[in-house]
Amino acid sequence: MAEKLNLKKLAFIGGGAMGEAIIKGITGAKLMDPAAVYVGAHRQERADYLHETYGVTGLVDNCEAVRDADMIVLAIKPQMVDSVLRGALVSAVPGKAVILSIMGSVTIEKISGIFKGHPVIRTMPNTPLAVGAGMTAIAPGNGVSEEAVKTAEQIFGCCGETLRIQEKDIEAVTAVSGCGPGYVYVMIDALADAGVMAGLPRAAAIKLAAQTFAGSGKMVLETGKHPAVLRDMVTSPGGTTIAGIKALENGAVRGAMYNAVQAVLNRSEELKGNK
Ligand SMILES: NC(=O)C1=CN([C@@H]2O[C@H](COP(=O)(O)OP(=O)(O)OC[C@H]3O[C@@H](n4cnc5c(N)ncnc54)[C@H](O)[C@@H]3O)[C@@H](O)[C@H]2O)C=CC1
Ligand SMILES: O=C(O)[C@@H]1CCC=N1
Repeated sequence: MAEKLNLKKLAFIGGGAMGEAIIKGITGAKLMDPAAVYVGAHRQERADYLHETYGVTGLVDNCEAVRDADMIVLAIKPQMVDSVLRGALVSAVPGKAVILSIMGSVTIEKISGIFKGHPVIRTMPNTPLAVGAGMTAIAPGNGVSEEAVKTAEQIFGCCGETLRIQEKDIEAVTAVSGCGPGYVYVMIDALADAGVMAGLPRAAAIKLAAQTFAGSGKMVLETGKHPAVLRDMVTSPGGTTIAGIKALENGAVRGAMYNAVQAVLNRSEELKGNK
């Protein structure tokens, strides 16, 4: 059984898609008593849903959610920061509480300017967390204890893999693994569409495409081989795969990937107000 979190109370501000995925992981792995997980979920029906589904304490009042908490997960949208994280809510946060942000494009400097004197850990998870296959990068700010970082690793480690990084790399991480599931779903959908064009039933085409992505990712992770080596193993000289790869290269699939990552980096700067 997973080691319990060394927290008396864990609070969330925001219980949307990502907040829920993390809550599902924590409660599923029994990392702490669900009743000691408090979620400020903004809307009563959402608070009730989270309580009924996971046993957590769902609230509309963020101040009540954070009171006496040892760690506070910021899981609202970046655009909500200035309107939500202020006034009475900031005052209700206990002096020693660790702030754990999953928000894209919101810097540790910005968060530290709101929650003055608090240790801040910035992270970038991704949606496959919801099925225990997430990838979360963890960037601790200055003065964060090793114990707090380990707690963050436990929280995200119960629903996927974790990687410690420096904050300077987090926008690149966002562009690769944070947004990456979006790119992969587009590619699965496209491959499935192409399968339908070739005569396969839709459901079969989606299963074939999705399992191919999942299995190929697993091969990279488990063999430790460079993706190009694994690609060569599928590609017989003069065979069928190389004909397909040539068509993909003609479609500039690699260039599209560079462009996608650059577009996310640009958008992150815009959201940070730097452009
Ligand atoms: N969706 C993704 O793939 C990823 C998202 N993130 C980050 O996670 C954060 C949350 O994203 P999602 O969960 O996808 O968004 P979401 O829209 O599903 O969740 C945001 C939640 O905040 C709630 N909310 C609105 N006003 C509030 C208030 N005053 N107090 C408390 N809660 C309030 C909304 O009702 C909603 O449930 C964002 O900052 C995003 O950048 C990070 C990694 C991946
Ligand atoms: O699209 C977004 O803003 C978030 C950040 C990483 C993935 N989704």
